[in-house]
Amino acid sequence: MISAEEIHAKVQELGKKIDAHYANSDKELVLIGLLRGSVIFMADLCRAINKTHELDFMTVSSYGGNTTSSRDVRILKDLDGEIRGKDILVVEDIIDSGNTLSKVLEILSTRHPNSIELCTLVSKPSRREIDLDVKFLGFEVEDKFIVGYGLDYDQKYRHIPFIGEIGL
Ligand SMILES: O=P(O)(O)OC[C@H]1O[C@H](OP(=O)(O)OP(=O)(O)O)[C@H](O)[C@@H]1O
Ligand code: HPA
Repeated sequence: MISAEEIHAKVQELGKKIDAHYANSDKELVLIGLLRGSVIFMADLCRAINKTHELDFMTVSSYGGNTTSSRDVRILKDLDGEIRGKDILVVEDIIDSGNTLSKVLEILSTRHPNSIELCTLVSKPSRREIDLDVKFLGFEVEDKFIVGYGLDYDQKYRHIPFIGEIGL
């Protein structure tokens, strides 16, 4: 669906946009990756950004009842560092319903960062249940189940260098 070359070009483009966006900020920049899906994207994206920054990671798990509104996000691994007063860029592999990121934003906002922006490699707009302002977006895709470049099916296929649809 998306070749390794297309992903590489997009990551370079996003890196330039991120550099331009934060060029005039004198605050520390921290990229926060949500484990595990963001790892491959994060590794490439951080090397496409020239501005000095830190990396931190968080693991969250969606769980809950039958309706979206009852879903919640549990922190399984919290950030290692403080984010107060810093520019925060949350890095995701994919936004689907938006539930995960919206809850993560809620949690991070209470820690008084200077700013929070979102960067996702892939978005499935037709699946969105919660509106999110995504400043840095790679690709919009249809509602197909995709794997590769960090995206998994049952924890597998994250290592594939391109993104492909998997027939379920
Ligand atoms: O927008 P949403 O509907 O909340 O879905 C998107 C989330 O789902 C995936 O994570 P998953 O829980 O599969 O964990 P992973 O990062 O380890 O793959 C993905 O990495 C996002 O975090
Ligand atoms: O299409 C997908 N692939 C892998 N993980 C996902 N999480 C939400 N959508 C997807």
